[in-house]
This record gives sequence, C-alpha cells and structure tokens, in this order.
Amino acid sequence: MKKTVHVVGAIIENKNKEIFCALRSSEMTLPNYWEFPGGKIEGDETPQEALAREIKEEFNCEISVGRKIEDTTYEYEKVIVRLETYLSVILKGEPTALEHAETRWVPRNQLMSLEFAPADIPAVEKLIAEK
Ligand SMILES: Nc1nc2c([nH]c(=O)n2[C@H]2C[C@H](O)[C@@H](COP(=O)(O)OP(=O)(O)OP(=O)(O)O)O2)c(=O)[nH]1
Repeated sequence: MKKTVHVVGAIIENKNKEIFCALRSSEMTLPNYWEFPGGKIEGDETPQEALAREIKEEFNCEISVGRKIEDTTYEYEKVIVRLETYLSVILKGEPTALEHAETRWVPRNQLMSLEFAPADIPAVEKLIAEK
C-alpha cells in the first residue's frame, strides 16, 4: 500500500502582494517542480510549528502563519501527499534558498505560468480566484 505523507506549505505574501515560490532542485523528490515551501509534519508538531521549522531550515527566515488556504490529497506514483497550505508573512530576515534551485516572488495572476507540483494546483487556483 502507498504511504500517505502529511505535508504543509507556506504561501508567503509580501507587501506588494507577491507570493514566494520555490523550485525543487534535481536532488529533491519531485524534482524541478515549483512549490509552496514547507515539508512533512514531524511527531506531535502542529501544522504551524512544522511550517515555521521548515522555513527556518530551508530559507533561514522567520514566518508568522495565518489562515489555511487549501487542504488537498493527491496520489502520486509512489506516495500519497496530503498538502495543507497556509497564508504566511515574513517576520524576520530575507528568505535565502539553502536547498532549492531557485526562488521567485510572483503576483497571483501569474502563478499559472510556473509549473507547480500537481498537489499544489487547487491552492494555486484558489489564490487566483480570490483576487
Ligand atoms: N514542501 C512541499 N512539498 C510538496 C508540495 N507539493 C507537493 O506535492 N509536495 C510533496 C513533495 C514531497 O513528496 C513531499 C514533501 O517533501 P519535502 O521534501 O518538502 O519534505 P521533507 O524534506 O520532509 O522530505 P524528503 O524530500 O526528505 O522525503 O510533498 C509543496 O507545495 N511543498
């Protein structure tokens, strides 16, 4: 049976209403797809705690986690991913990509021009529809 992993992604928005998007590197699982950065929830972490930890680990900055945007489950070839995404803002620091291949700040109406991981598409569509 396929394993289900519970993943959280941060939809970080700046003052210009742009959203922080990160390109998974060729060394990561699901390489070369754009994503909302984050990762798997560990132990008894809340989604908010997991997100803050992952963003600190992967981008060396501090975020504040706000409202939930989407909660979708997507079945990949080898794994089932439950992805919860939360709107977030940067509290401290500038995000520096420590593991990702590239990062970009993108206005909502241009999100579709990036090739997002399939599990992220419902969140992308919701963000575009909101504005
Ligand atoms: N972080 C994140 N992962 C996503 C998104 N969309 C999506 O399908 N995924 C998938 C990719 C991975 O299979 C899984 C999370 O992996 P991860 O690489 O971020 O987390 P991790 O460091 O804890 O895990 P790993 O790659 O070492 O196995 O969820 C997304 O928007 N953000």
